[in-house]
Amino acid sequence: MILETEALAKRYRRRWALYDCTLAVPESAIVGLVGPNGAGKTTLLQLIVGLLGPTAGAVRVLGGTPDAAMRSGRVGFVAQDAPTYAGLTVADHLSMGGGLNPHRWDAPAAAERVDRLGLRLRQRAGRLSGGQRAQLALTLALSKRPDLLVLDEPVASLDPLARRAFLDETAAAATATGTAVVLSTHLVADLAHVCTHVVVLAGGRIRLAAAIAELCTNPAELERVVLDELGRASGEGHATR
Ligand SMILES: Nc1ncnc2c1ncn2[C@@H]1O[C@H](COP(=O)(O)OP(=O)(O)OP(=O)(O)O)[C@@H](O)[C@H]1O
Repeated sequence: MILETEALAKRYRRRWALYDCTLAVPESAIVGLVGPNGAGKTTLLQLIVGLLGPTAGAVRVLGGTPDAAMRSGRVGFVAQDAPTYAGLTVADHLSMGGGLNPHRWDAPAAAERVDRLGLRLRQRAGRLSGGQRAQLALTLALSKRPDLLVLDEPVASLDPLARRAFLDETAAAATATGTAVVLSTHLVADLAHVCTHVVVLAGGRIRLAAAIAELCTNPAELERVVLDELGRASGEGHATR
């Protein structure tokens, strides 16, 4: 397994943001994480990449701790706000990506991607639009050729065509290199388009975790299953803790 969590839990002061989360993500899987605002999606993703430590339970990434996996350079992560360095140019970001990941960095792919997206190499990141900054951060994560790609709402700021194109690229990376992907999204249509697995999280608990092929046969059915589950969770007022 590329990623495993077991009874993973996180508490902020007295409030549990994530509870009893057990998941297994195999090679090439594209896992879509959906849930209402405050469901615990970012918390789970940050536990996976070691930005947070668990209150209880365990997480194993590429057979080791999240810290070790991150240090190995085999994990690509793009946080919700797609952080970039405002004062550095697009070219600076690419050379930094190459410098930090000398053994895995795919320089031609990175250059081709920024060119295709129309990002100018001499443009400072601080002058890019929100969607362009997200594309730059996604380029850095993809060009590391990671074994695991963790994306917190990666397509939220992209226009519809760019969103579809990015999801297709992600799926191609999963197929070509076995990269496993865990991405959070509010767009159920994106799940149907690209994901192999769905995880519905509400009130810090997993409400549903399944291979999409075993759950339904078409996008409309998937949307109904996910929305029904979210509706049930909302009706229960998340009063499960
Ligand atoms: N640093 C923190 N300190 C205290 N509580 C926090 C902290 N970060 C998150 N929380 C709380 O934990 C819960 C889960 O938050 P999280 O950001 O993981 O949700 P989310 O599913 O990513 O939400 P969204 O879809 O709005 O981004 C929320 O109730 C939130 O208020």
